Amino acid sequence: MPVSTRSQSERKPRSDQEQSHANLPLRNPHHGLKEKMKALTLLYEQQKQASAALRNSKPPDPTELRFATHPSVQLLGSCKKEERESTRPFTQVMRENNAMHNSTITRTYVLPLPPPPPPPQTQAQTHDAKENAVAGTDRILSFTSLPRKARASTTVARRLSLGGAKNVQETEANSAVSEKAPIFGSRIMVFVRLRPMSKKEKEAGSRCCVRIVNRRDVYLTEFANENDYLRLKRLRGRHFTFDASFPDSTSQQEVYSTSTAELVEAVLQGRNGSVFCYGATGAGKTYTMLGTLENPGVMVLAIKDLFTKIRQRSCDGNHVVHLSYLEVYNETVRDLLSPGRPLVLREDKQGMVAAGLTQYRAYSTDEVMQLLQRGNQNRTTEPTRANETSSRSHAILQVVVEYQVKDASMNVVNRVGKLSLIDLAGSERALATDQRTVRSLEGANINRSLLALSSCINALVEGKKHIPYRNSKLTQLLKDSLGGACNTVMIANISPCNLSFGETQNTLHWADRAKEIRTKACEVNEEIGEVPESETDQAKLLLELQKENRELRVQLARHQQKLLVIQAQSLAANASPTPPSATSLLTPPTSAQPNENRKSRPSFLAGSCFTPESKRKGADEGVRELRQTVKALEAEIERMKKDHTSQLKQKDDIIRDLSRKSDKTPVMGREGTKRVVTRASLRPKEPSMGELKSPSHRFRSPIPTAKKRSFWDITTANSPSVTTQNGRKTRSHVIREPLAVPSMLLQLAYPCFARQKPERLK
Ligand SMILES: Nc1ncnc2c1ncn2[C@@H]1O[C@H](COP(=O)(O)OP(=O)(O)OP(=O)(O)O)[C@@H](O)[C@H]1O
Repeated sequence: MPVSTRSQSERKPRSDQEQSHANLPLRNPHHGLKEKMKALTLLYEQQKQASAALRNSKPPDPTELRFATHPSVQLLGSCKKEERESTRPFTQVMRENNAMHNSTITRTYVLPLPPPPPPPQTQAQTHDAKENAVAGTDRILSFTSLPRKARASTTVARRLSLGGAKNVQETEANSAVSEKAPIFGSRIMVFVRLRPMSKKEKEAGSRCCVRIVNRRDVYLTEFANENDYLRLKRLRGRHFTFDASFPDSTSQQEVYSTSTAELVEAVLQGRNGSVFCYGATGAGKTYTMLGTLENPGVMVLAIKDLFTKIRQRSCDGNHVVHLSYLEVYNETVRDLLSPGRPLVLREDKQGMVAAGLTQYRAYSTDEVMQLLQRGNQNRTTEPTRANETSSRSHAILQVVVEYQVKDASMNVVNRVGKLSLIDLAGSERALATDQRTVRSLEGANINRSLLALSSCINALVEGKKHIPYRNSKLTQLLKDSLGGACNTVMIANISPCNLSFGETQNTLHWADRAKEIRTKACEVNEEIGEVPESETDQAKLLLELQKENRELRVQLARHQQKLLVIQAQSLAANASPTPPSATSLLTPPTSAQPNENRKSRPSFLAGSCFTPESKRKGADEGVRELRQTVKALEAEIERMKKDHTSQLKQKDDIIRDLSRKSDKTPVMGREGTKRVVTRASLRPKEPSMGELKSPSHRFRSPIPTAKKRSFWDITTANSPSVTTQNGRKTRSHVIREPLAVPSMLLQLAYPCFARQKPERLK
């Protein structure tokens, strides 16, 4: 029985008949299997082609986009270059591959299409279009990373990004949103700023991995070494959309006006606002916040703007601007304006506060600049491998503005707004900075606090009840900005360098997440200056009058002292033919030192005008001068007396009116009981009048129970403290004995008290 072996079956049939037999499927089981495989492969290929054709004819389905990283995803119409690349003959690709060095390879990415520009293209759009065109050159991707088979046979397009599909949808949704003005107050506004490539990076041959399109979309491209096969397979780029994105050429002013100007306006309306810069070390946070002398940053521009606007709006020209500046370094809070011991954080009604933090009152922008400069000198900055002026701490500048405006109905409105400007330290890798040094400890602390910040962002986005603010000092201080009633702006700073791809991606990821944080409705901190209640108004008036009285008394005492001196001088001049120097009366005698300068400036108080030759003459002149001065001063005092008398009268009337209004109860002025003393009651009785005309019999303390000081409390030094009916101790004009020694003011105002004047005044 012939035995069919494999070798036999594989042998070529000798005749046509034999051949036809050999082609029969069931003749040999091995042959059958092979043919089945062939048929299946053919079917598979056909189906693949058919499905590809079907997809080409259909608009992209969002569900498909979710699997966009799969190689079978169709090419996007935008990527003509990609198509050209893929249809290039295999030999050409091979040539390219052979020409490749070990260096970073150029790859083409298929990026989600930016939204089509409206028909009439603006200049900016034309510019963006150019940007896109340039971007295309960066997108050329050789297929060395892909299996050869796939390269030769199929057109492979890699849809970028993990969330590429989501982002495409978002782009469209956001484009509609960002056409409108940013909506401050409902969520955190997120902006991205790309810094220019540094000289060092250029010299190292770094490539730009970020592209900003339409001032909003950020495209991130990953470059990899061609030998890194594992990585090459996983290569992906990403696309993000923010409220605005600033390319490297954007000026500081532009960044300020787009991101922060509106927030400053809200602060002036009495709302709280926060701006913070976030990003990797060396990404440009401090540059954005502080800037340089030539290009001042957001902090400086915001403060300038604040001062300019307050001055324009403040109805009475008065405003109060308080400033504090602190840093969080290695999890300790320090005052940058007056450095000392670490500060303790405490939560009170106003939110989280650093106990003992210095609040400086600033009157002008220049002053704020000086304070800022001083604060920055105290801030911890150290050179690291990544950044020569790396900030090793998070810095928070807080400005509290208080001023008055008039609203539409001409009410005076008090407005208080708080602006927090925060420059965070940069997240960093230990290798990127320094290892095993103090810097690495700082870096660890910085990273820890930034990690805490990201946990808070996550919890806020997910709407969790517990937000872990207490995990770090930074998050405790940012509590109001992140989850409170505050308008918040985040500026994410990124580097264009491909070596910082990881950090940039990380920054963009968190910035993207922060976009979703909803903030609480921001209340306006304002108080309408109501017309005060008559009582409070009266009390205020009383206090003012009392203050004025005190000042007048001081003035008067000064004049009296002067008068005394002059009188003494004139007496001395009359008594002696050689009058002593007037200064000797005023100043203790000193060793005689002939001083040229003094001699050249004779004055009536400086006795240097008396010389031996002209003693007599000089003495006469001196006496004459002194008399004249005495006369002038006496006239002035007389005038002041009159003024004071009339003022006191007026005040008396006011006080009387006030007390009459506030006191409706009958007078308690029975004989033998406490007697109410008013200034009028101290006046000599006029014989014709018999009874006192003064309303002393009606007059009581304006508000007996209120803790107010009357005019008399001040003028009479011995005005006693009296316990009133409700038990509160007040100073009142109610005394048991008549005044023994009337005040100086009374003596001057009323000549009847002249007898009580000291002898020398007579
Ligand atoms: N937009 C920009 N234009 C010009 N130069 C910039 C810009 N952004 C940053 N730079 C420069 O880049 C360097 C690093 O910037 P900066 O110190 O602001 O980084 P940083 O993010 O604050 O870093 P760190 O977190 O380490 O403090 C600086 O020399 C700065 O002048």
